[in-house]
Amino acid sequence: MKIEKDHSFKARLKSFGYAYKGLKFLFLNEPNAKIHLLITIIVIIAGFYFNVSSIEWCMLLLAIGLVISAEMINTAIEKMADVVSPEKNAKIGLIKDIAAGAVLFTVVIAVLIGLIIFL
Ligand SMILES: Nc1ncnc2c1ncn2[C@@H]1O[C@H](COP(=O)(O)OP(=O)(O)OP(=O)(O)O)[C@@H](O)[C@H]1O
Repeated sequence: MKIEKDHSFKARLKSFGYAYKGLKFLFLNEPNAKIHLLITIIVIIAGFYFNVSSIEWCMLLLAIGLVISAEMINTAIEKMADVVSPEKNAKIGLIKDIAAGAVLFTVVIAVLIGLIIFL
């Protein structure tokens, strides 16, 4: 089966808009994402203040990207789980716990990177 896809520039621009909508939703509605955004701003200010090197900037930006991407995927999984099974379900609970664990893992790595660079 062949699925027709719109390859036009306008269609690509539209998908960009949908992705922006997702980002906006995250930072306006998810408390954890707001905290991550605040920490990101603090890290960027600290990066300028301590005049970190290019390679250190790359590591910090990678860590920030990792945490925020994980947060977004976690939120998407949570929203999907709530649609698939709005009632209590042990498996859904475990799926949400694993997705949240992924975010925690990225946060621990980001904190370690921050400590290595700033301390
Ligand atoms: N439908 C469900 N069935 C069973 N357990 C659930 C269910 N929904 C949530 N839980 C349990 O509650 C926890 C929190 O789920 P919830 O969807 O409320 O996330 P949250 O507290 O909003 O997370 P975050 O703060 O990361 O946005 C889950 O990790 C899971 O352990």
